Amino acid sequence: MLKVEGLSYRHTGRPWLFRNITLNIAPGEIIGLYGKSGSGKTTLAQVIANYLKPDEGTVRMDQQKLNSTRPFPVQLVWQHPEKAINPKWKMKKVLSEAGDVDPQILDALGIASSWMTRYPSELSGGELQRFCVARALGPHTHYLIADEMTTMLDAITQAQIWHTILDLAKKRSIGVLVISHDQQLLERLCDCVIDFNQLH
Ligand SMILES: Nc1ncnc2c1ncn2[C@@H]1O[C@H](COP(=O)(O)OP(=O)(O)OP(=O)(O)O)[C@@H](O)[C@H]1O
Repeated sequence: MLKVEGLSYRHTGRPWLFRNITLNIAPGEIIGLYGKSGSGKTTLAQVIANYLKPDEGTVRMDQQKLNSTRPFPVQLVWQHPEKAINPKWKMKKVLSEAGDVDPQILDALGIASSWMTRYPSELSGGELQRFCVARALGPHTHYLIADEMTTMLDAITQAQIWHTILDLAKKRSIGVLVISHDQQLLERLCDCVIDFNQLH
């Protein structure tokens, strides 16, 4: 179980962005999260995935406080893959950050072997996002946070990526937090859907 307890965050010199957030995600559970623009959903995702340090509160997995070991068991994929990938690395090296990604995942995501020797600038946004998803689904991942992950993609690529994630979530009991403004997408994918305002 991933347990977020009493989480609070403020940018330096700014008022509290959110305070005392509590959220539990069980293994294999798919939770949807929506809320108004600027309310702090992305910041919450970054805190849970250990990109930002909370001002108050804890994130625990199976009672253990998470430290910053890599690969981190909670992986975050966001909207803009080009900002999440080192432009100087070929895709094979980008992917190797996750350890040994199961070739079946690469297949399911439609990642062509010929893409491995290309630089990020030689791939489309949708192709890059597939790599970000694959990298986030390495063998050490127990929880995935998808923050507007497929918003920029065409319907077919969206469906392929979500199909792969839901299938894997079931097989490996990966808990998923889906952050989106698309209520229909959330209703379709998730076991339950929560308003960000209800968390605190
Ligand atoms: N480095 C920063 N310093 C100060 N304020 C920031 C910083 N980064 C983000 N913010 C502000 O924090 C607030 C929350 O941003 P965040 O991206 O978490 O919201 P969000 O709920 O994900 O929004 P959206 O739905 O539009 O993506 C916004 O008002 C944003 O302007």
